[in-house]
Amino acid sequence: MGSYRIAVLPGDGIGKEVTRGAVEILKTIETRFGHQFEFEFGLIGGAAIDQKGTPLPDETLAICHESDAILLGAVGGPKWDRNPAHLRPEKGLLQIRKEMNLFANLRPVKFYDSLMDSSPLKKEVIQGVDLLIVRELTGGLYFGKPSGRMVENGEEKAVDTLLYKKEEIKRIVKAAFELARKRKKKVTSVDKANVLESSRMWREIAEEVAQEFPDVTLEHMLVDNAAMQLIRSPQQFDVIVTENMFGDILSDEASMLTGSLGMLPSASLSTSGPSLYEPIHGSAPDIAGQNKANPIATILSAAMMLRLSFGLSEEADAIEKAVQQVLAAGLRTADIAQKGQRVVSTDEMVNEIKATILDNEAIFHIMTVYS
Ligand SMILES: NC(=O)C1=CN([C@@H]2O[C@H](COP(=O)(O)OP(=O)(O)OC[C@H]3O[C@@H](n4cnc5c(N)ncnc54)[C@H](O)[C@@H]3O)[C@@H](O)[C@H]2O)C=CC1
Ligand SMILES: CC(C)CC(=O)C(=O)O
Ligand SMILES: [Mg+2]
Repeated sequence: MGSYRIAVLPGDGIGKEVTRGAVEILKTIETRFGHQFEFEFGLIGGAAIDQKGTPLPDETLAICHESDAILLGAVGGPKWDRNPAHLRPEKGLLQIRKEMNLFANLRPVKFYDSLMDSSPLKKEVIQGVDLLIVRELTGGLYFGKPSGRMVENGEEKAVDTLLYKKEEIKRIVKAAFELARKRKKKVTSVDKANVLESSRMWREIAEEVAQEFPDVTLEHMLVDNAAMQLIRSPQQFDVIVTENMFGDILSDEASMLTGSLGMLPSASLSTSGPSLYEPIHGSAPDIAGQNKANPIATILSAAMMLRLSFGLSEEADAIEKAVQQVLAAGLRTADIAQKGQRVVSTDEMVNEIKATILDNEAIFHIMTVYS
């Protein structure tokens, strides 16, 4: 029986709805397995700007530093779209990633048999897809300096910088190789080495790191080709490792292999403190506040937290199995529903996953009594 402190940062839009659902599921796990989860809530993003005048208040950062793991919803929305750069909700997210050294973002993409018809792709293309995108999260184009607007010789200009230090590339590529070693032993390093100097350095370092992992195959792929290959033959991939923005874009694309953006969880890992878990999607202003969002990406992120931060594999399995069971039973939020299928709300999906976890417990007890 363990005791764990979990910082919860709901953020904006559907972030609030899906984190509420994931906390419900964690409470169910707490009850079923006899652990103690202490939830501490913090503001981030637009909600923090409105209440505290900054997208990442010091109190939030303090809660996170004192926690064993962090669960985050999503940030952003049209209300803040015209704010200056330092008062954008997304700035808070980038800041927390940097401040907490969350450099390794793991985005698993798993095919669910029962969602075969929810993907726009053909069955033979998506069947059995099981890949992992390892996205560098604290460097690259989202963090490089200079970044900003200027007027030079009467001309308006804007600049962003794609900058990586050798050590930043080395540690993320190494993480990808370590992960591939436990999977199908293949790393695809995705870059734009035909054009970008940062990509040419990335490639050299990937080759260097590969020397330490003779049991893992390394291949390089240009990002434009990778975007196409993900749709053409996704089964070829095991672990994809890539720069911050490439990983951001490719993972949204890859989510459609599972049927919806609302299905993909993620873990942002640090080697020096608590890790952060969040769905890969954003705050979805178009459906926010309507109890329509798919909570599964966030619930699966909570499962990743249990496994990776707390070492609670059985508990993580219980969540993942329950998700699989409710999908197999035909439960669908709007994003994964087919024509004619009954659509459930966010809360109904959460309640059903919860009931399935507890139901499985009843079955588990019966099995232990009679075995
Ligand atoms: N990690 C984060 O906090 C992220 C924040 N954002 C922010 O979110 C805001 C909206 O950005 P968008 O480009 O619209 O991306 P988005 O990911 O919020 O939504 C894209 C589309 O997917 C749908 N969708 C997303 N999550 C869903 C879910 N769980 N269930 C059902 N449908 C879902 C939305 O309804 C929308 O049609 C922006 O302010 C953006 O900066 C975007 C991506 C990530
Ligand atoms: C602020 C953005 C970089 C968030 C995003 O799109 C993501 O992390 O996937
Ligand atoms: Mg994204």
